[in-house]
Amino acid sequence: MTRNNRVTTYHHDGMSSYTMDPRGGSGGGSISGYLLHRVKPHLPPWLGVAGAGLAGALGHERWANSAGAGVGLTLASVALTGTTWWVGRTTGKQRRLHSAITVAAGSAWLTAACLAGPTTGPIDDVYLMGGPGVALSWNVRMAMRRNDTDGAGEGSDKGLLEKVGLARAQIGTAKVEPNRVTAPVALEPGEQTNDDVTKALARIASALDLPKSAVRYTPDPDSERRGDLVIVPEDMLSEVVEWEGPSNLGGSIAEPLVIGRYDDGAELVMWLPGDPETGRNSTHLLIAGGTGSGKGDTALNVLTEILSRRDAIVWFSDPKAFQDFAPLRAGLDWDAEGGTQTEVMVAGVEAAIPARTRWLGAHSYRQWVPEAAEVQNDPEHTCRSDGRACGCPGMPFLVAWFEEAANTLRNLGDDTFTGIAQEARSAGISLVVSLQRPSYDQMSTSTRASLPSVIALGCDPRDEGFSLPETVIDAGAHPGAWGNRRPGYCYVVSPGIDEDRYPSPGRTRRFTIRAVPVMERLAAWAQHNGAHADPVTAGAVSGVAGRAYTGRTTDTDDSAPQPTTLRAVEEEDDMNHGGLLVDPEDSGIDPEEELPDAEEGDDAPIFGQTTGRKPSPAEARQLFAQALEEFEDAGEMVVGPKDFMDWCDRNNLSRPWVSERLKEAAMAGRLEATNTTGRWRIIPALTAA
Ligand SMILES: Nc1ncnc2c1ncn2[C@@H]1O[C@H](COP(=O)(O)OP(=O)(O)OP(=O)(O)O)[C@@H](O)[C@H]1O
Repeated sequence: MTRNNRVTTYHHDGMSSYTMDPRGGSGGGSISGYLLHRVKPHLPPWLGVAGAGLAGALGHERWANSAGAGVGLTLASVALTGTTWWVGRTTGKQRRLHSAITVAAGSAWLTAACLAGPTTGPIDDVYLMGGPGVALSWNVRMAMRRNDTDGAGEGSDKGLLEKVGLARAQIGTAKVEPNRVTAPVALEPGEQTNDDVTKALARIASALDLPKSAVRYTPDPDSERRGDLVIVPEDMLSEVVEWEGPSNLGGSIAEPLVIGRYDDGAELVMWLPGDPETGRNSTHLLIAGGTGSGKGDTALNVLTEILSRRDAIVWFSDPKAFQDFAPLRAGLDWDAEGGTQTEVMVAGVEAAIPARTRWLGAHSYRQWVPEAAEVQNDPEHTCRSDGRACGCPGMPFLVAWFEEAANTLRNLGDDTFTGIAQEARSAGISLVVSLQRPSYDQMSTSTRASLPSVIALGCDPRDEGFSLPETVIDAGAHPGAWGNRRPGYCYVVSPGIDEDRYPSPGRTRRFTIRAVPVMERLAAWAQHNGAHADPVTAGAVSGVAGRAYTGRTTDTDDSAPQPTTLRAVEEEDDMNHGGLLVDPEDSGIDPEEELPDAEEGDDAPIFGQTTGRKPSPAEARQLFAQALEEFEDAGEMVVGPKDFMDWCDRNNLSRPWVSERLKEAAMAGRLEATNTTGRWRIIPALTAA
């Protein structure tokens, strides 16, 4: 801190301050000057001891063997001790005694040294041992006095609370941990409330010369006048930590996901599935942050943790074409880019919910637990009426992730989304949603309310109320103070985390180019060793999404040794490639072969017949049915008149004509209305009524 060319230094010992003049002056401004300045107050006792030694030697030269001098010196020493005692009557009792004893000891030694000689008998030993002892006793006294008057005892707390307008509040014994002080606060009964402390947080931070986020208050839920004031003086998050790999490869999704660390160094963890012990169901997560707040890297922290678990599958939609997530794409059970593909994915989630809930119920699970993902060999969890183990394949936890979800959610409508979110929680499904901007113009109040968990990164101060619950903001959380200047800094509110932690900032880890190969290996690991969609989930989703849901199919050759570490995956990947992720229907197709050009492919059967004449009504209907098949084969499961624009031109048919046919097809059970007017979902031919 530089003010008027002087440097002010604050000490941690007693919070005292002094100035050093960089141009010289008493301290000299140099390191030796600084040290001298620190040591100076402790020198006088030592100078006194040295002086007494010198006086003893000189006195002996002069008064050795003089009887008169002996009497004189003894009297002088007694008188000096008496004077000291008298002069010290106004100071503290201990100080008075300490002074008198020092003078008595010093003058008695001096008398003896003068008369008998400083090196005679034990006189020199007494000097060498007693001198430093006496000097040190004064140094100790001085150090203690500094702490008494300057330290953070009751007195200075009072001063602090007075300064911030909480004069009559009391601070109890503080718990001091490295870089974290927790002090219980008791307010004046009937006069002050916890709110008063919350409002004073910024002033407390100012009084302590700390950032606002370093001071938090956790009100006692049982009392309006008690709580804990938490002060974290040093920002341990300023150091950037790079992601090096998942925390628990092959663990269960029910174990904590480690996504970074808190400001006191503790691990930043969260859980997506519910907890049978507390009865809570799975949670849905909002990742909220402004541009440049580190949302992308935070999402990677969460996604890499999920993909590294043995019993979870991920459906992932990203309108940004997997810009950030490409290295992990192979590990996803279903990946969709924006638009129609996302619409189909939403329909897939909707279809999976009742199927999964039914399955869990049939196997006597009140909610998803890791055992539900195993083969059902336990008679406690059987779907057979005779009570014998059913041996059904297990059902992995499902994470449905929607990047940049504002449009998707808006199209879906509040009621639909709220319904999905509500029901998904007991179906072993977590929804994860990220937004370009955390604000109510991106997401409605009721949709926001259906996402119980949030990772709140830096944002515009006006959007804090959208990201975080009011109680957490009141307790001192301020993501608005970070904006995009502190990428990765976040508050995490999620069931399972101790609520006292909610207002503590954490930081996720950073992903650099070095992380790419590790992510690729992780994706390959997930392909080989991760879970695959169970028949119930896969069946339900295929019923609505058809080919658009490819699913993560297993390499069924179980005899092949399966790699269990990321490194092993890297080595085996080349060998196993080609056997994985291939739809049984597609086996035999060379994946390296160029795909036929989509336009041409579509044109061949339908559009190739452009003759310039209008087709007959019967021909037109047949062409239309073929077109729907083409869309289905291409996995484009949601269609509307605008998708038929070119087709109309080529076949001399009009868009209103197509609109009519779409409605007819819906009546016939070939299509189903979506939440968006004019958009229809194709019901896969196999399941069409
Ligand atoms: N935990 C972190 N620690 C340090 N730097 C980080 C961290 N997370 C992200 N960053 C860096 O911050 C910058 C912005 O991050 P990122 O692109 O993820 O932000 P974003 O919120 O996704 O922005 P946008 O919405 O514009 O894509 C990047 O340079 C990134 O490397």
